[in-house]
Amino acid sequence: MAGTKTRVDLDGNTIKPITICMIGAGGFIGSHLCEKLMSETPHTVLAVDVYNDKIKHLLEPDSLPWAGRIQFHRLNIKNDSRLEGLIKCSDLTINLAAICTPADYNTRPLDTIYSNFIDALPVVKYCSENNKRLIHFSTCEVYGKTIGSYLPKDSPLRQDPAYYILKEDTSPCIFGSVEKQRWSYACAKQLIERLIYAEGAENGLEFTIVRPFNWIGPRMDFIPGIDGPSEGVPRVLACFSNNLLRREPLKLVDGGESQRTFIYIKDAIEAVLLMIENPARASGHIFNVGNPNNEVTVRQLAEMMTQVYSKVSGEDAIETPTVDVSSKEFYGEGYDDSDKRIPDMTIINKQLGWNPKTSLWDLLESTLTYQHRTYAEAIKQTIAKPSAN
Ligand SMILES: NC(=O)c1ccc[n+]([C@@H]2O[C@H](COP(=O)([O-])OP(=O)(O)OC[C@H]3O[C@@H](n4cnc5c(N)ncnc54)[C@H](O)[C@@H]3O)[C@@H](O)[C@H]2O)c1
Ligand SMILES: O=C(O)[C@H]1O[C@H](OP(=O)(O)OP(=O)(O)OC[C@H]2O[C@@H](n3ccc(=O)[nH]c3=O)[C@H](O)[C@@H]2O)[C@H](O)[C@@H](O)[C@@H]1O
Repeated sequence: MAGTKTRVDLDGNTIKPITICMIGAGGFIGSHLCEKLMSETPHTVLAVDVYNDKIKHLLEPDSLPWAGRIQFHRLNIKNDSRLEGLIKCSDLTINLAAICTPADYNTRPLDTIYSNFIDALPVVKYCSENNKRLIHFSTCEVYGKTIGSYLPKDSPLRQDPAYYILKEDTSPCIFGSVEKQRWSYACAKQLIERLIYAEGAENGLEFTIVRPFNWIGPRMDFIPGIDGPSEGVPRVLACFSNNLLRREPLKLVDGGESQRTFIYIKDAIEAVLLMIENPARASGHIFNVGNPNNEVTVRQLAEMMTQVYSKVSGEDAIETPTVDVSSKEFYGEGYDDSDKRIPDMTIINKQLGWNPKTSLWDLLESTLTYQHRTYAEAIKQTIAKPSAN
């Protein structure tokens, strides 16, 4: 059983059970991390969030094998004095709380900056003052655009990895102008990274910074009109899932030419667990966590999701599976985009010996099977409703 098995770290030392204050535990990544910690480790989690729908299955009933090792604390870190106490009584704090959907960056830039910078400040301060370890979730968006994107379209240098591979310790952070409010998120995340790094350098804060590269899987975001607002715009996996479930064309923003590398959430969580349980190898580092082998354009992602969804749902694809839409129409004024995101894996390989495993096809197959099972019936009912009236 998870709670009794002796676990050893990468250097062969016995891992002692610890208490983790996980802020943002009720979100997509938090829910998978809580699941992993409950089922495979003896650690205790103080799960902090304003919502707990995605971890309800871990909290109830009391007969669950990990009962007593996870406690939910409903609190908003913006304004709750209980936060410091929770950090003080934990060995490690993991901060996942953020506004992190691109549709918000240019339409709610103040909320985005406050959430990703100002609200994270007390967390860093409490960890530093109380000598507590911190794992902070940043983003691959801190790299912004690639150097190659500024070269002429036909430049052969665009094929040279030196112009596009993103390395933690050498790549620059290239954002658009201030009018392009898309970068409010990346800029706030960059500043909190710099603050954490400086707390490490000047005050000895023991930290690890994680830069996720498009982690996707079940429970990501919401399906508009089902478990989120009808007018809400989630990240691309949920947008395309929603379109497929409703048998609507998938919307390709500005032609779907941007490139991304997608990683299966379960592979990425393995990397986070290694960071948690190997502090000597993880502390003081910034880690890219992504899958460089799963690169596609957004158009290719749409095509693959359409094929996979046909397979898992047993329904033929619609006649016109995609439609082009301008970024201004889709996201509004001030949107801009990262052109290409391939993580360099040298540091995480060296420190933690970690590599992702799951191909894009396989991760989409398991994720879209989940989406179909979870939402298809509810969508059918909402579509049927207006005609019944
Ligand atoms: N999913 C990805 O691929 C990805 C990529 C890059 C960076 N990240 C970063 O990882 C972190 C988690 O991402 P996610 O995909 O799980 O997002 P998510 O939105 O699913 O989870 C964030 C959680 O934080 C909570 N939260 C936000 N503000 C809060 C507050 N003031 N008080 C208490 N709780 C609050 C939310 O309720 C939510 O449950 C974020 O910091 C995000 O920027 C994620
Ligand atoms: O996941 C990450 O690593 C980071 O990147 C995401 O940013 P982005 O990849 O741009 O967000 P998505 O909403 O997933 O969009 C991916 C691409 O698909 C496009 N898109 C999105 C939705 C849609 O319906 N159609 C469409 O073409 C977007 O324009 C963008 O080019 C978010 O900023 C964060 O969650 C996170 O920090």
